[in-house]
Amino acid sequence: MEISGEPIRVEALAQSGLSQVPTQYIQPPQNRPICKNPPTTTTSTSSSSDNHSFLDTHADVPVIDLFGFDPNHRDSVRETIERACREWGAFHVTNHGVPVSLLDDVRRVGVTFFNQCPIPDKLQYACDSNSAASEGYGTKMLLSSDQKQNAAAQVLDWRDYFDHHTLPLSRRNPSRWPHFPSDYREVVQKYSDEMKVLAQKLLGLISESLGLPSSCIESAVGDFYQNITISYYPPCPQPELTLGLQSHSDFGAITLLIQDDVGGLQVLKDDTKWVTVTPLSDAILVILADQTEIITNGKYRSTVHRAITNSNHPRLSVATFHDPAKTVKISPASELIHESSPPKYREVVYGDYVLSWYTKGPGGKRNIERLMLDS
Ligand SMILES: O=C(O)CCC(=O)C(=O)O
Ligand SMILES: [Fe+2]
Repeated sequence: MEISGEPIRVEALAQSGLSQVPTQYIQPPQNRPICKNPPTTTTSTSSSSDNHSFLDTHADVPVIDLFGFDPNHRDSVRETIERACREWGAFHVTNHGVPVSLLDDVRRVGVTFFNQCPIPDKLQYACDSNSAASEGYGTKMLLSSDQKQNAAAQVLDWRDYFDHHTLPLSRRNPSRWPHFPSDYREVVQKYSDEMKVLAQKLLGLISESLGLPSSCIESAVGDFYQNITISYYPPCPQPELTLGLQSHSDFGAITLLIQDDVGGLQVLKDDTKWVTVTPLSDAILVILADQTEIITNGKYRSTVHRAITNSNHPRLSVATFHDPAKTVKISPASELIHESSPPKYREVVYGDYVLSWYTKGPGGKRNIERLMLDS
C-alpha cells in the first residue's frame, strides 16, 4: 500500500476513521491474538509456530531486583538471572542504575513526536523503504520477492516506528533524528549511552550465570552495534484480526525494552503460551536475542515475542538492540563445548544471519532453527 513510492503510515490509516482494517493487515487465523484459555488437553508442541498456543492470563515475566549491581547481592542476583534466562529468556530488571527520569524522558519525547508532529512533518525523516533497517521514520519495510512466498510475512504490521542508529559513535548522526520536541536528540543520545552500559553489565551477569568469565558473551559480540527503535501502534479498529508486530525473536544479542502503560507486548513461553508483559514504568525488560542463544549453545534461548493492538489507545515502546558488527563470526562459546556437550549451532557470519532474516522474514524462530546442527 503506497503513495508515490512511500508506504502509507498506519497512523494515517487510523486517522482516516476506517471501521475495518485493509486486508493486508489481516493475520491468518492461526496468528491472530488469542483470547481463549488453555485447551483442557494441551498437546505440547516443539514447534515455535503460533499454532496450538494459548493465552496464559495468570503468568508474567519475572521481575529481578539488580540492587544497583551491589557486589554483596551478586551471587543471589546471578542465580535469579540464571533461572529467568533458562525459563523465560525475558525478564524485567529494577534498580538497574538508569535514572527512571531518563526512561520517562525517552517515552515523553517519543510520544510527543508521534502524537504532535503532523505526518507530513514526520515524513521529512522517512527512512529508505527499499533498504532493510534504514534509519528514520517508517512502517513495515517493503517485502522482497522471497518474503512474499511466506504467507505470514505478507501481512503488514499495525505499527509505525522511528529507528535510530546510535552506536558505534561513527554511525550516530542526531541531525537525522526528530528536531521536535527540542530535547529529543539529547535525550536519545543519553539513553543510548546508558543502555550500552546496562547491556554490558547484564551480559556480564548472564555469562557468569553459566559459569563463564564475565566478559565471555560481550567479547564474542564485540563492539556493540546499537539501534534504538521507537514503535508507535495507533488504535486499531479490529485488534482481533491484526498484530502490531508479528511473532519474532530479535536477531542480535540482547534487547532492552521499555513501554508505556498501555500494554500489548506478549512473550511466548515454552513454545505454547502467550504471556502478556505487564508494563512497569520503572523497570526495563531484558529480551535475550538469537546471537546469545548461539553463544550459550542453546543453554539460554532467544525469546519469541509479538505486539498486539487495541482499539482505544495508541501504544509506544522503545527497544534498544545490541548487535555484533556484520563481519563478526558467532559460534557457541568454546567453554561450553565438551564431548558430552557438542556444538548445537553452526558458526555464522552475523551479516549473513541478518540478511537471511530480512530476506525470509521473521516468523517466530525459524531463522535460528536453520543453524541448528541437530535439526
Ligand atoms: O512494541 C513492543 O513491545 C515490541 C517491539 C519489538 O519487539 C521490536 O521492536 O523488536
Ligand atoms: Fe522484538
